[in-house]
Amino acid sequence: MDINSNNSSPVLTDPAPINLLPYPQSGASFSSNIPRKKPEKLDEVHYNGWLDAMKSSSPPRKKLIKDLNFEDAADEIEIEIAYFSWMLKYPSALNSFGQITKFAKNKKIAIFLDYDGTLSPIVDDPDQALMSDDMRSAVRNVAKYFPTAIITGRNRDKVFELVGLTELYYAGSHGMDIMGPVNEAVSSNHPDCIKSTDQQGKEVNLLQPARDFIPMIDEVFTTLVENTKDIKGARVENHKFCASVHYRNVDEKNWPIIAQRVHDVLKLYPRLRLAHGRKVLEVRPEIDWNKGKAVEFLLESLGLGNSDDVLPIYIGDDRSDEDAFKVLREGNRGYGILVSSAPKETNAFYSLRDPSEVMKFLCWLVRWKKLGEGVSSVNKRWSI
Ligand SMILES: O=P(O)(O)OC[C@H]1O[C@H](O[C@H]2O[C@H](CO)[C@@H](O)[C@H](O)[C@H]2O)[C@H](O)[C@@H](O)[C@@H]1O
Repeated sequence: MDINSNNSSPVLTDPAPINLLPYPQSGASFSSNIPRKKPEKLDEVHYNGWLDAMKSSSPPRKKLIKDLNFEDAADEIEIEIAYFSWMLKYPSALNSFGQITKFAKNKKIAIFLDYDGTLSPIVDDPDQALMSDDMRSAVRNVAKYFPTAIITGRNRDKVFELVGLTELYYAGSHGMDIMGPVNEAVSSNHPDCIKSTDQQGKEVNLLQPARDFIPMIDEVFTTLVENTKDIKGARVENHKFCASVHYRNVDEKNWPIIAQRVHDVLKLYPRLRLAHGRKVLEVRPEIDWNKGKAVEFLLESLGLGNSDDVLPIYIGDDRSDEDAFKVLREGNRGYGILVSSAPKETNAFYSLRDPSEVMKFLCWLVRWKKLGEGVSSVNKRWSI
């Protein structure tokens, strides 16, 4: 069965980010008097498709499979059949390891990793999304052999705290806050790029294309906290260049309310837009920047831009990672690997089921490099 073959495909896709630009361009900016409580007009969020998007975001695996018309997919066998059909299109990066390394032979590999759902499992409390020590050591090892960067939706300092490895590069706020290697040519090309120092006092390049939005995001964050404080389970995070409103722990009957509250705030800020993440509404600046552009910027900074002998590999699980997958696929430049235990439409080339498979893949890359690239033949058996 080709589950992606036509428009009536039952494959559940994450909804496209909803652009709020059509709203009036006038309205509040930095210090508006945002009404604290407004009567809820729930129709508006229904109309905009927000609720559908919220419902289809990060559903339990069983529900995803049921939506694939496996009505009685009560047992694991049927769930696995659906997953395996999908893997015909997005093969496992572990099963395809021989092919990947064959292509990588004599190329410089650069590794890009998302954090939540890729290096750490998805959990209810964002503060408890911890990386295991084994994963940390796998990432540390990979960074010994290949330039490695974390590109996350989280605040950059926060993700550095969670990962704790000084040998990596970090990009927070969906790539809007990048700390990369010093590269004079790159900084002179990017007006938003400045010289700075990292936590260890080392010189770095800092790119913050949404710098002007910091006060606005701060203001919106405060308003969102205030406006959602009566919704049990709601949680708002400030990532400096964007803000996240979590509803994973909110009773589904209150989702229209949380959606409406975010919608009402956004209406007052035409320079901000909404994106959907995994049970999270992300409020971001309306600028032409995303994780894909962050990958391009980092490659350039590393001296690996526009080169045939470079193979970037990006591993991620979220809708925002699709921008990076797309950049790699469209330019035929490298491999996107989607982390998902259920079928999803994606721009990635390969798939991995969960963070434990991500760890295995990273360990295999290190082993392959250590053994010498001569073992990259597809005939070599990489055992799972
Ligand atoms: O780009 P990422 O590194 O994947 O970050 C995206 C968001 O990740 C976090 O939220 C997600 O993970 C949480 C912990 O497992 C989970 O509770 C939540 O439902 C997920 O959406 C983070 O808290 C967000 O701020 C990031 O934007």
